[in-house]
Amino acid sequence: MTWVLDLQNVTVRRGEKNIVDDVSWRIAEGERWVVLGRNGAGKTTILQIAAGRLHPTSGVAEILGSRLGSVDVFELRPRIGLASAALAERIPASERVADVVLTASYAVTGRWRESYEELDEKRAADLLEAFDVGHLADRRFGTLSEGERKRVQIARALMTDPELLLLDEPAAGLDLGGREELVGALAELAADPGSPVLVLVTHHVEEIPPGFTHVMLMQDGGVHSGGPIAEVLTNENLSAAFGLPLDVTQVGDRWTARAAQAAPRSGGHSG
Ligand SMILES: Nc1ncnc2c1ncn2[C@@H]1O[C@H](COP(=O)(O)OP(=O)(O)OP(=O)(O)O)[C@@H](O)[C@H]1O
Repeated sequence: MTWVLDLQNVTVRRGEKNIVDDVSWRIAEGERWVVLGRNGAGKTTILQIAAGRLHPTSGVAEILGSRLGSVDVFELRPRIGLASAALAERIPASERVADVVLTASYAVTGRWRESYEELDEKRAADLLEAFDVGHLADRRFGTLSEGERKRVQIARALMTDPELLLLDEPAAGLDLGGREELVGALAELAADPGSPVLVLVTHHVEEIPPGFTHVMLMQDGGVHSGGPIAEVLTNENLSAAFGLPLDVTQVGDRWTARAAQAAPRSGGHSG
């Protein structure tokens, strides 16, 4: 079987510390993964490896059938969509929103640019529409709200028609309405069989969109547990990964978690 992502015993060492520690993780075609874990657990670092932007110190990383280290990453990267705060910071505030999306295709279309320009423009416009930001196409990126920016970034990440889409905390900084709209848009993406394999990094189970199938819980650079969401997202696993007693509940097709309530003391006052 060819895996979309196949990490075997991947470690990333920085100074004296393994910031990613012996991670093995396989993703198959059609799956939609959530990566959960507390601050500093190693989520962004593992996503950088999955994006072909960081090489592990040891271990083997195979992405879309190619082994990192023996593949031209400049051919691999356009097959992977990535949206992250670090990438967003590099987008000039003065860039026109339509161009933010459109320019993602330059790396792939290369010398065919002129003949494909119209098609590219149509695709960029369609993607902006799909994420309800089509009306902002002529605005400057720097003038958008945080929620609007997040949606433009996802449209950009989809521009190259990637086989793997990696979203690093797409709901960070959004208000409740913005988060719910984004969760809805990601649920639609998850439900579409034509969508790429999806990986979503988040801190909050409330941000898991319906239709996501698997979860990996990270703890101290390693994998605490991983697999189908309903199997892995238990009080025990989530409490261990976040380091405090948590109650996790499935409400319809969404999840919620909060600190576990102390059990009422048995007995009572007598007399
Ligand atoms: N270049 C580096 N040198 C040293 N330590 C690093 C480096 N990059 C990351 N780290 C550390 O590695 C750990 C994992 O970082 P990473 O950003 O992957 O975590 P994360 O789970 O995404 O965290 P957060 O939820 O806070 O975004 C953190 O403790 C971070 O400080």
